[in-house]
Amino acid sequence: MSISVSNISKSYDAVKALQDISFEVKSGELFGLIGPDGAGKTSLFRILTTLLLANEGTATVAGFDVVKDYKKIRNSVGYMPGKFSLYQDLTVEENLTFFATTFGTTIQENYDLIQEIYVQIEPFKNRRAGKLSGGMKQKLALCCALIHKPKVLFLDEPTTGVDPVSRKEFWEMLKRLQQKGITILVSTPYMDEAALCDRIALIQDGKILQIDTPQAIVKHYPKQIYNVSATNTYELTNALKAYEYSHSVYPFGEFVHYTDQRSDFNPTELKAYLESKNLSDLVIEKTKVTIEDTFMELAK
Ligand SMILES: Nc1ncnc2c1ncn2[C@@H]1O[C@H](COP(=O)(O)OP(=O)(O)OP(=O)(O)O)[C@@H](O)[C@H]1O
Repeated sequence: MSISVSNISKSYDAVKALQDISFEVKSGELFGLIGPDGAGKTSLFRILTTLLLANEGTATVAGFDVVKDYKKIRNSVGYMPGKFSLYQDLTVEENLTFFATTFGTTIQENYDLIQEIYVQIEPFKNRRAGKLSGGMKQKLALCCALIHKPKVLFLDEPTTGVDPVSRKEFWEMLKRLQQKGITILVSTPYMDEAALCDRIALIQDGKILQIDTPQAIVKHYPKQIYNVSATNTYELTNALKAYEYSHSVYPFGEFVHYTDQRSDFNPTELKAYLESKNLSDLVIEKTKVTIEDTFMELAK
């Protein structure tokens, strides 16, 4: 096991940031922590990278205990914090050299691991980190987290605030790092990124709602979901919520996602009800379950 978390809890005064969290990440796995802001992801990352002490529970990373063996963990893991972690006044090259020196290595020694990412920012190697674009900063931060060849890589919301093209590129890079044998724990609030992980833990209010492969999580969703639309989405949502058989109603892109309490649900009946509420241009059609739907159901 590369990461093992047993019954970890963490509170900040009255705020219970993590409540009895347990899970394991296998060696070489790409594991995602999926949850909204404030779910407790950063607290968990800080505990696993030995920067924060838990109130209860134990955890090991790369076989080392996060409390007793904290120095060994610091040498064996790479951590890319959510907030920009680089020295804004140092150049790209100076930042990377700084991180390499801190770990007693050089850029040359481990260049093979970062090469693919570094070549993209090398043309700007003399630019100060504070003057880089969001995507460039993210690539530099990843290089800095990798420069000492970590066994386990912790990435806290690496794609937050990054454009969709750069996000896609970033996930492709992660897949290639995984192929080099690095275990990766990554957090994201973007549900579409969950599908790119081997396994995910859905987390909310400091609690794990479910852990499984993205495919299994979607497969076990208990209901048929319908895309519903009408001219007036606000009134449509209110009408659906007021419908006596509604199980769940929430906005989903251009549609409202609807599930019914009954197993013998008939969309024609719902259409008649919505028409009686003066809603027009109605569309009611079956749709596929996504991770976000599962999250909404579990978080209900
Ligand atoms: N130092 C702190 N003092 C008090 N409360 C804190 C502290 N750090 C985090 N919290 C609270 O603990 C909860 C979990 O925060 P945490 O940062 O771990 O979650 P997160 O999922 O990473 O969210 P975000 O993306 O917003 O950072 C939140 O309610 C947060 O306000």
